[in-house]
Amino acid sequence: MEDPWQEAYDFAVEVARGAGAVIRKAAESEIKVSTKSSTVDLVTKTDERVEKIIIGSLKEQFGEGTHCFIGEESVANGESCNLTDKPTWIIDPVDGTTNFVHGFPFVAVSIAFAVNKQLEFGVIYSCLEDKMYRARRGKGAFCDDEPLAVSDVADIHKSIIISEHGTDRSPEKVKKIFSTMQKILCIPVHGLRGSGTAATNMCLVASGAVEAFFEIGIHCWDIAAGAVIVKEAGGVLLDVDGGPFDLMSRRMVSANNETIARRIIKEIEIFDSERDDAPVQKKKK
Ligand SMILES: O=P(O)(O)OC[C@@]1(O)O[C@H](CO)C(O)[C@@H]1O
Ligand SMILES: [Mg+2]
Repeated sequence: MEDPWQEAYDFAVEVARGAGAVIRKAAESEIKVSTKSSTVDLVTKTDERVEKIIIGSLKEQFGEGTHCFIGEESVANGESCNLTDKPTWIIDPVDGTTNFVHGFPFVAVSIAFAVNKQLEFGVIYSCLEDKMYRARRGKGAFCDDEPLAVSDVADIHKSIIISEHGTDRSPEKVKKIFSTMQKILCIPVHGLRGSGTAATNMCLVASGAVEAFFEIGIHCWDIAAGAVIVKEAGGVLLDVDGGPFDLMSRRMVSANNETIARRIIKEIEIFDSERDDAPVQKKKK
């Protein structure tokens, strides 16, 4: 078949749009908040409900047996987080749960699809802004119907860089995060930013609004869709140590070009972050 995944791609766009409408509606009512890995790692009934809706729709469309699913809330509830060669959907139903809880206006539905461990497409619906970002491997990236292209800035001094603080507030990690940010700020760069959602941050790289987004501690569901969108918009993805990007490693630099990415990498203070696909019995809570 010439284009085996086009139907799945189109369907993912519609599922993401529907999920975003559910999130927008839920944002109008009172939101009950629980916590997961730490007291600042928030989750709501909407996260769980939206993930069920997304996975339910995909299973109905493509069958349960043939496709696999890695979803943020399913993994939080004990399901496996192993990427195999099978067609696999990687889903963050609400990327930016803290934003959602506080009414900070960046909340995204992130849906990616991988086959043979290769990302085939990514869809990110920034649902409060009503912007649909999407990309298919080899076929370009778009926001709504506009093609996306990364910024052409090659001089780090003329850049805006995004990073986030994460939900692990152990003092030694926070110290490294802030030390890295201080060093990057003092290069100097034009500015440091953060939208509170990795998915949206990657769309900002893809659309040329910022030059780079990097983080240690993200999960595969935060960045899988964004990885396709950044690449298809002409950007690069690297590990924080300068090696190849590894979706399950929980660390990444995404940038408009390799010069900017490698300049940032020089300043990053790396800290340990357990892989998403680490054996479950060894996982620390
Ligand atoms: O839990 P959520 O809302 O899906 O994740 C929100 C998030 O901002 O936290 C991560 C760690 O900082 C991210 O970068 C990620 O996108
Ligand atoms: Mg997330």
